[in-house]
Amino acid sequence: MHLFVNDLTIIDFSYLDTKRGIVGESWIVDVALIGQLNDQNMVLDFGVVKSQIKRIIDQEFDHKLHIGEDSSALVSKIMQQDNLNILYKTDALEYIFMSAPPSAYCFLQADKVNIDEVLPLIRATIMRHMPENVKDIEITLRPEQINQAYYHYSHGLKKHDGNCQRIVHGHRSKVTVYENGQVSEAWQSYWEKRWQDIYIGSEEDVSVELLTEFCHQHHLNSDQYVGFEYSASQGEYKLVCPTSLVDLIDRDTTVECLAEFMLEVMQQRAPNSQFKVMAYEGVSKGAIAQNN
Ligand SMILES: Nc1nc2c(c(=O)[nH]1)N=C([C@H](O)[C@H](O)COP(=O)(O)OP(=O)(O)OP(=O)(O)O)CN2
Repeated sequence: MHLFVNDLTIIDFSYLDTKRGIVGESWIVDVALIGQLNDQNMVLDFGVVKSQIKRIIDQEFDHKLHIGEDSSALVSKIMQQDNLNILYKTDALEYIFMSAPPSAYCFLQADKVNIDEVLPLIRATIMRHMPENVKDIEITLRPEQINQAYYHYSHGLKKHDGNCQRIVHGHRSKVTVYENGQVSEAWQSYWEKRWQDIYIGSEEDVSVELLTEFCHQHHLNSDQYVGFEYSASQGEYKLVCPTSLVDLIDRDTTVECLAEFMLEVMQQRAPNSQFKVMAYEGVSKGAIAQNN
């Protein structure tokens, strides 16, 4: 017997890629359990599927930075006090450094991060928690079908008391912009280009001290990098990455703030237009900002 639950959850995460740098991604998760009926004549109670399996996926894969551990791009991975520090080198010979509690990472025994590499790990992780009558589990990971502009962004919300505080987690998000009541393909593609594979950082988290120390240690030009640092309830977070991967904004990076930021940018450039922007955060949720 097969039992299925589609749209069980969404994995919102980021991964490191030698070509693209820091990539925010959102995958929708469908599951099918294969097994015999239990005493309740069920393969597994839908309530358990929705709570337990979703919890496992959230704990192990969601809101994390995924890294292919077998890649030679991963230069180092070192525990320092409570934090795990990683150093990654892109094909452009640029460095990405992150320091965060170990729970902010997911390491794959693979060269790169993609659906084919993540699937077996999710399957094996869930199977360890399944009752005996469940013999196998099929997982589907799929990006949302989007027929319009979208971008991949990563960020961290230091004021969030949950996992969104992790300094590098991200989303694949569509964006809809109306200018004077009409969908504006031009503005949508402006944001698609501006925020393709971007780290959106807040000015108040910029740390010159961290940048200076990091660049000194690795003999790098500090003009070409930016450092971010903050403390949150789960620990201390640091990130240094090339400025080419970053859009620095003068506010927090909640989706509400991003929608307001987008509105302000468009208003400055087209002061006589009326705008409405629907900024998504991953799949099926987001914020709307509009002027009068
Ligand atoms: N009003 C807002 N709430 C939250 C925001 C935000 O910008 N505005 N942002 C976040 C985080 O950035 C987070 O990445 C959103 O993740 P989400 O998947 O929605 O959170 P959960 O994992 O808790 O939800 P699931 O349904 O389990 O995926 C949080 N809140």
